[in-house]
Amino acid sequence: MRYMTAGESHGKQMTTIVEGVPSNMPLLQEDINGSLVRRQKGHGRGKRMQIEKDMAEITSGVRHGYTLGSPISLVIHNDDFRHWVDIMGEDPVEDDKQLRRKVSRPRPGHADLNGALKYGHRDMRNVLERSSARETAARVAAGAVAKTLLKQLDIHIAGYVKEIAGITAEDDSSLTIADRQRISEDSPVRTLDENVEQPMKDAIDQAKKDGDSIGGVAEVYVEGLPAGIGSYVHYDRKLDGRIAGNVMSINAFKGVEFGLGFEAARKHGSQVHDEITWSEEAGYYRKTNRLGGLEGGMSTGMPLIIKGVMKPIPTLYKPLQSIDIETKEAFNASIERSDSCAVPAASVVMEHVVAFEIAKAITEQFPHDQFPKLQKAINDYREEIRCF
Ligand SMILES: Cc1cc2nc3c(=O)[nH]c(=O)nc-3n(C[C@H](O)[C@H](O)[C@H](O)COP(=O)(O)O)c2cc1C
Ligand SMILES: C=C(O[C@@H]1CC(C(=O)O)=C[C@@H](OP(=O)(O)O)[C@H]1O)C(=O)O
Repeated sequence: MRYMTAGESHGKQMTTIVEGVPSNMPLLQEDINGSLVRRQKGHGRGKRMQIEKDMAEITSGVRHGYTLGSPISLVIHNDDFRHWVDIMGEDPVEDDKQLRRKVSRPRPGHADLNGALKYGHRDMRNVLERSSARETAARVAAGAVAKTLLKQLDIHIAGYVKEIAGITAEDDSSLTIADRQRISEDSPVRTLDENVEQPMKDAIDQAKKDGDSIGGVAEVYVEGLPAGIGSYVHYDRKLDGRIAGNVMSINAFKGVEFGLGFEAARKHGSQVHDEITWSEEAGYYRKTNRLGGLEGGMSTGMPLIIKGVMKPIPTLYKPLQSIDIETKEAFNASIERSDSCAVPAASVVMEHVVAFEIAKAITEQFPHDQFPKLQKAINDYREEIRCF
């Protein structure tokens, strides 16, 4: 499976093409739209999210509720485009009009300056339109197709907020996947502990009041993945490496951890590794899951527990100093609108990005053109490793 996205933040639409989904898999538009609605929620979002009502239209690859095996294309319209028609339209504009609208002031922490240097864009709108996390709507649409596939293989996934600006959700080790999914679907901040939700919201409100922004940590939990998905044989097939690369590719993500993560560096081996045990009913399993469900580049059969670190949003109402690329003079960046914290939305993005990579690894390991055959292969494999 693979996907590609296209679209500018204030252009007409975002487009996603997903390829490699087996045929005869039930897939409905509402499977995708539920995910898109979740991505738009969350305390700390700016005015843009009040304008958009993200919905994906399936324009190919599905007929009468079943996948065809051909590329699935998904279109999400940008409602904000109507306010940007003359700025974002394809028609050429007169030079002086264009000049007045040029974005020449790069924001520290965003892609503006590096993108301008790389592509030779003296108008940095040509950079910010595509570097915007609006693109994550298209990625969530692709991930929702993958989540639908995983669900029908009895593999379930939930993403939620773990930490905002140093305020951490309490221990959640006893929560079931159903609890985690309910939390990630219902709550506007989506933490695992309601006692810390309000302080997190207060921190977001305070940052907004101060003209500042804050980041945090999102966590993704995957249950039902059989042991042995991924590979120890080739570096580029290691599941942890693949997931980490994909999480790091989300806008503003600056770190990834599995299980204990960086904490493992400060502990002894006996406090880190998960002892192996066996029962007739379950086969091999671990009593602990400190490594977060991954060993040797492969799943262990225990839940995957993945954390992603999101830096604070770079666009600030409180100006940071930068240089105007036309005048070369210093200025204090001022802006019209921005999110002050997008960790809740980013937890939904991370969930979908991880879902896609897992679905991709599974379909590579069990290559079947028809979904019922994939289902059977996974179930046979589950039985095989249970009896191993
Ligand atoms: C869901 C989401 C919403 C975001 N909203 C904003 C925003 O409103 N303003 C902003 O400057 N950056 C926002 N960002 C972050 C930027 O897109 C990101 O920092 C930028 O693309 C530069 O990439 P980098 O931070 O990975 O280096 C958002 C990120 C995500 C995941
Ligand atoms: C549009 C989305 O997020 C945007 C991501 C973003 C950025 O710079 O990354 C900047 C903001 O865009 P605008 O300048 O239009 O307000 C966010 O709203 C979205 O998540 O759908």
